[in-house]
Amino acid sequence: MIFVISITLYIFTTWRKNYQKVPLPPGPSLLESFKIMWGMIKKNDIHIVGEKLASRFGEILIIRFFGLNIVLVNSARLVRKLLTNTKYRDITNDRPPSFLREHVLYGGKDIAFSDYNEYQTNLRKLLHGVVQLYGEGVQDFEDMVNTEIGNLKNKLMMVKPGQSIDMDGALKISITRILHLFLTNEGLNEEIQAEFCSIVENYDKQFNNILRFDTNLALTLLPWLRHLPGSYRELVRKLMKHQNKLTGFFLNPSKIQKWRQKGKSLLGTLLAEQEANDQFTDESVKGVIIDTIVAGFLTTSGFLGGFLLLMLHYPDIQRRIQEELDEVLEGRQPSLGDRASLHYTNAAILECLRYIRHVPVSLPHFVKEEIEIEGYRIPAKSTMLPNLWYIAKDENQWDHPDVFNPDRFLDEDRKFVPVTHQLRQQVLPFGVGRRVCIGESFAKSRIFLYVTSLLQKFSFRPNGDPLAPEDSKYWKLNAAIHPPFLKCFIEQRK
Ligand code: HEM
Repeated sequence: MIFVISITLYIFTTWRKNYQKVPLPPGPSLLESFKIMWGMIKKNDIHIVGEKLASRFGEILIIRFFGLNIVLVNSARLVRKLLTNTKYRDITNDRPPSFLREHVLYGGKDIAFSDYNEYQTNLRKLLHGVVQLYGEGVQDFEDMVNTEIGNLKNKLMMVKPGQSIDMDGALKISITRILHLFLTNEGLNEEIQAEFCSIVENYDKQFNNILRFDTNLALTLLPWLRHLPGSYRELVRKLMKHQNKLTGFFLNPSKIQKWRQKGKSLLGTLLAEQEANDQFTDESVKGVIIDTIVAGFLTTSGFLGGFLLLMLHYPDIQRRIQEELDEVLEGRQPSLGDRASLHYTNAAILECLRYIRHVPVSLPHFVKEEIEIEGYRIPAKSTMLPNLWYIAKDENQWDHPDVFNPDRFLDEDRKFVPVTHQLRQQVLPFGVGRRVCIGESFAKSRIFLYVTSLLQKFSFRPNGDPLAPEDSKYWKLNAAIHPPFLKCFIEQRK
């Protein structure tokens, strides 16, 4: 009885509040929203649900669930407008309150989960300097990445013909090593590598558990669950244990001294700045380590794994990339300077980002005040999700969106279309505006060096077992989407 009265009161007050105002965006009824939320809690599949709803309701829609408003924005045009237009951007670039931010990331001392404020912009600016330096082909860094790729190639050369290799595992180790380099400007020796890789892998696993839709929602709404005996307490305990191991790996007193003296790396820059600026606390440094590992590990390993899986599914595309590499590079090692000449390779990389949609609904944005946009009202305190999953395959924008076709990004002269081209404006894999991915240029340069170096030297072939499906809707949704397995044969090219 109390339940029925509460529901009736809730519906009545919501209706009263909305009466005579500009309408809310379209969306499922309250009852259907309840069913949808329940489904997402069980299946952790917000991207799949979001796709169905976007086809039904159009460019913008709202799901309402007991005072929680989730607004899905389903076109690149509207995402850009809401996140970058001066009328909206001061209101739409915070993050919604979450358990993760309050209780795991030190109250938002990192970059990704902090609100957009002076602290966040200062931290972003500081890191941006370092990341740009890495991303834009500074020779030292490029040399270091190439050394790591060289290590990977040496390992792959040991694989015997007819022997199957787990490329996913090999890529993960290689990327973990690069992240260490990125944070410290120092390579990992073989002894410590195993320890560091297992710390990263364990942390990543726990972080993904807590990011699940059901867990995140339950702990955000009822944070005291972490104190009650049961699965939530166990989950949080494990996460914090592995988090302390991860941050402790970098931040013991002797290492802090070393990174500080080395200056140039991400940690070195942060630690040096910390001495001059008391805005940056120990939690800021820990937050940045966590962001870098979480954001840099799964996204890039997911991309490279996905790319190689597509090469297994599409041998002709693999061959065309290799022909271009042979023609342009004439056997020498690829460098970032070759990006401008490798048109088909660039097109294939961008098409992979579009096709797989690695971060399906971006990171959530918080609409802190009520706004009106194109005849609709987005209520204050809504969670806004840029629906990158739907946008990348929207049938109204793409010809045959379900076909993996790098040629769509080439002009009639077989040149990679410029970034201002209407089609490239439709792909937003790194987000847009003030919260755009800070690792974008770093990720792109690393991806380029991996793809070109590996395909120049090796061909990747199915090993006779069924391949993982190429359609990423069948892959597991973690912090980023990742192919389920990637075992294959490799052949050295002459
Ligand atoms: C293929 C690789 C990657 C993809 C597809 C990707 C995608 C994204 C997306 C969609 C966002 C959310 C943007 C928004 O909130 O609107 C984001 C944020 C972020 N990414 Fe990436 N990312 C990648 C690699 C990286 C790497 C390598 C790093 C770090 C080294 C990184 C660090 C971050 C950080 C710190 C944020 C939060 C920025 C903020 O909230 O201000 N990402 N990324």
